[in-house]
Formats: sequence, C-alpha cells, structure tokens
Amino acid sequence: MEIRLTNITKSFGSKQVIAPTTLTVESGSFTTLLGSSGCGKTTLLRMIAGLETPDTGEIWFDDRCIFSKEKKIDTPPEKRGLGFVFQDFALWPHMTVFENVAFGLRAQNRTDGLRDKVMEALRSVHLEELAQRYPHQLSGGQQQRVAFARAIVIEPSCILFDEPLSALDALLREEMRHELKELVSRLGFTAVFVTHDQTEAMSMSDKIAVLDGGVVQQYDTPEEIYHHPATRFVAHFVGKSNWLDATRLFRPEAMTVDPAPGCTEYKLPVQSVQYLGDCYEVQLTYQPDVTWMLHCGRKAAVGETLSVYIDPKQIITVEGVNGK
Ligand SMILES: Nc1ncnc2c1ncn2[C@@H]1O[C@H](COP(=O)(O)OP(=O)(O)OP(=O)(O)O)[C@@H](O)[C@H]1O
Repeated sequence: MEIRLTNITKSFGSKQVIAPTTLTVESGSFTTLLGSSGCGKTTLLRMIAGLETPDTGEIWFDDRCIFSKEKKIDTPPEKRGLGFVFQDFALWPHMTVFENVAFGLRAQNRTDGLRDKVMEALRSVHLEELAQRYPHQLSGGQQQRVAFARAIVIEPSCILFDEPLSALDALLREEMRHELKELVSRLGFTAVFVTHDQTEAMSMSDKIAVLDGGVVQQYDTPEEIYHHPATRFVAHFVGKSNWLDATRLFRPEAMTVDPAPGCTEYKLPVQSVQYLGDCYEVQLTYQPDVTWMLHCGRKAAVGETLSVYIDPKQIITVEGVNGK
C-alpha cells in the first residue's frame, strides 16, 4: 500500500514539531524516518497511525483519503488497517504468546479461523513451539518476534515500527535487524520504521527520510544519502564526514596512507587511535578545531605525522541550506 502525506504539519502549543511535510512511501517499500531525539519522527508515525491529528494537510493510503483537515476526514486508528510494533513490545504479561497474538483478532471480533491464523503468524516468526509460554519466559529477541506476529496477524496493509530494536542488546539488535528486514520483505509488507540509529536505517531501508527539527532534510535511498547528502546536517548525521571547508567533505574511505596517482597529499598529526578489530580508526588534526577520521591497516602512534591522500573523485559538495 502506498502512503502519501501532503503538506502535513503539527504543533504542540506554540512549538511546531512537524514543518510542512510531503512524502510518499512506496507500496512494498521499507521506509525509515531517521533523526535524533525530539526531531519529530514519532509524531509523524503517530499521525500516519491516527494516534495524533495533523494541523493541516492530507494523508492518503493508495486512493483512499484517510485524513484531510479541509474535507473533515479523519479515519480512526482501528479502521486504518495498520500493524504497530513498539519499542517496549507492549506484550500483555498475563497472557500466553498465543493469546497475545490472538488479541488483535479478538478485539476486531475476527474469531473465524483464529487458531490457524495465530499459529500461521507464529510459524512465520518461528515461534509456534512457544505458543503456550508467557512473555517473561522468552528472550528479548523472542518477545520482539511475538510483537511482530501480533502486528501481522490482523493482515495489515502496512506495519509501523517505533524503535522496535532499541530495547535489545547490541548483538541481538544486529541479528534482529536482518531478521525483521527479511520477514517484512518475504511477507511483502509496506513498512515505516522509526529509529535514531543511522546504521539500522542504512542497513534496513529502501528509502530514508532524514529529519531535523521537524523538517525532512532529505528523502532518498541509503546510497544517495551517504554519497550525496543534501545538507550539512545529513552529511554529519549519516556516516562519518571529514570536512575540507564549509561545503566540501569526504568519507574516511576516500583517504589512504598510500600515495595514489592524482591524489592530494596532506601531512597531519595523529590525535588519537582506536582499534576496531578489522582496522585502526585514526583521528588526524586537520585544523585546530577540525579532525579527520582515517581507517588504517597499521597502528599509528599518537603525535606521529602521517602522509594521507584524498581521492578528489570522492569529494562531496553539499549545497543544502538547512545545514548546521
Ligand atoms: N503530546 C505532546 N505534547 C507536547 N509535546 C509533544 C507531544 N508529543 C511530542 N511532543 C514534542 O514534540 C517533539 C517531537 O517529539 P517526537 O516524539 O516526535 O520526537 P522523536 O524524534 O520521535 O524523539 P524520540 O526519539 O526521543 O522519541 C518533542 O519536542 C516532544 O517533546
């Protein structure tokens, strides 16, 4: 299902938290709203869900208008046909896995074939064996899968995820990233995913909307956002950026310690070194208040001067006016 927002705005009191926003989430795509805390991503998601009312604009699901201030249309959340997965999973502690998943169907009085539907949803997340357990008897990853099964059992046309992985530890989080993405694409859902984690956004999404201060700074594929950031904010927020001046930057992989023909050489002192396992992350002092990040195969010493080379083809110029 395609989701179209046109000129959506939202204020709380005198504070505008969503500036006029127009955005299309393509049918079957995995779209992420990415930004730091307070940038408005949850508010945007809640407006799609019908849990928050926009001040202006329209929301369309395919050719169905589900919200329009002007036309006085405001479809209630339960009639929007969406699945929701929250950060804290929001499972009922006193209900078994089976009953947690069945809850949405019972709430909608859809009890025909309920057992089969619930077991099918549990099967798709590989939890059919644990149907009679209670949430506290499950690991974090398993609870996350129950939350996902509960969202898909009602056969939604889209699933909304609000930071669904942030309660998990780092290893499990990475594992679940792959699993969720695989499940969503295998089952063919349109997904809107909220996160403040750029790695999560980059690795899972077909498209990312980068938000800052309620403004969508860029809406594009992860590759475009990384290689062609539209504003200084996007360049800062996504990936590591080494700044040459106010508008030009390059990513760490554009810089090497080996001379390469045609590359510009800089001799810079090493400020700090961190071991990452597959390489050393070296911070070089470019200017008194500007450092560059280099990924280097050998361990450099703090204070040592390194000759580094920048591939001019990999220098990015940002033109955006909404930068910081
Ligand atoms: N019901 C509300 N009443 C007043 N202000 C609100 C309300 N909901 C959100 N806000 C404010 O709106 C702004 C955006 O909040 P929102 O939750 O959308 O941000 P976010 O990007 O999802 O942040 P986080 O990652 O911390 O959840 C914040 O300044 C927040 O304090």
